[in-house]
Amino acid sequence: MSNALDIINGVKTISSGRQIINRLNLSIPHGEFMTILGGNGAGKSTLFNVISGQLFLTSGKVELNGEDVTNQSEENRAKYIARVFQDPKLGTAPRMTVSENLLLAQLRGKKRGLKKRQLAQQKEFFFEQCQKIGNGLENHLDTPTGNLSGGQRQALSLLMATIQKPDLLLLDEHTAALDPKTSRQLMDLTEKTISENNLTCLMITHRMEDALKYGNRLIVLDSGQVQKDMDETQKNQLELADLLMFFNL
Ligand SMILES: Nc1ncnc2c1ncn2[C@@H]1O[C@H](COP(=O)(O)OP(=O)(O)OP(=O)(O)O)[C@@H](O)[C@H]1O
Repeated sequence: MSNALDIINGVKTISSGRQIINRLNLSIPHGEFMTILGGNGAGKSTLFNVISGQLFLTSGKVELNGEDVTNQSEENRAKYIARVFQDPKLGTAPRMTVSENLLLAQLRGKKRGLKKRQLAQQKEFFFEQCQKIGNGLENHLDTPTGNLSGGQRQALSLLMATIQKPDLLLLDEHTAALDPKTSRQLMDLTEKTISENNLTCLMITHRMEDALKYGNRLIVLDSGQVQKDMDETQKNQLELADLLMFFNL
């Protein structure tokens, strides 16, 4: 069986000649939940941009489910990939209501417009999905998302990203803008969503505790390369102090 993702000899060179992705090789089997650490400018977001098609490699290959998508557009790859960003404003359309955003997410990749009738049909399902989150989102189905708290918006973004069960879920520091308690709640929800749906997930984080606690693989990126790659056993033996040492903190 093919992997969910393969990057083979990936290189991204910018106009100055610097390689921001530098002969990077990475294979992600289906069902893996990998956390990604790395200092500022290590290439973490660039890696996600290369996977999602927002940036094209200068050389090398990107394969999703064994299919070569190196030259495929971001729109094409959106069939397979869902991404949640750090900024709560990026994941949702602010003037649209929670239900309308959820319906849009449900229709992603399908050529159908938003219809009032569909919205009415799906309301109960959306209510149940939001209720599972446990932050009161179900009482805001008709609220424009711009009026939600950051935590509610990020939980909604996660729900929108996973409502169609993507082949690959990319979490780009999705808890970074939240207070510690809300961040913990969103991480619990994230873990539950991933395990219940057996999703394949890559999660960038600056919180070392989260990189250790969640997932079954951990990589450290530096200068556009994978510097450390630890499987579940190696990861479980790691202590926070070991990680701090990698970063000379
Ligand atoms: N489109 C681009 N054009 C030119 N340089 C870029 C581009 N995208 C990223 N870079 C550069 O590539 C390097 C890696 O950036 P990237 O945003 O991937 O780092 P990061 O690991 O996500 O950092 P942070 O933790 O600060 O978000 C940086 O030096 C950045 O300035």
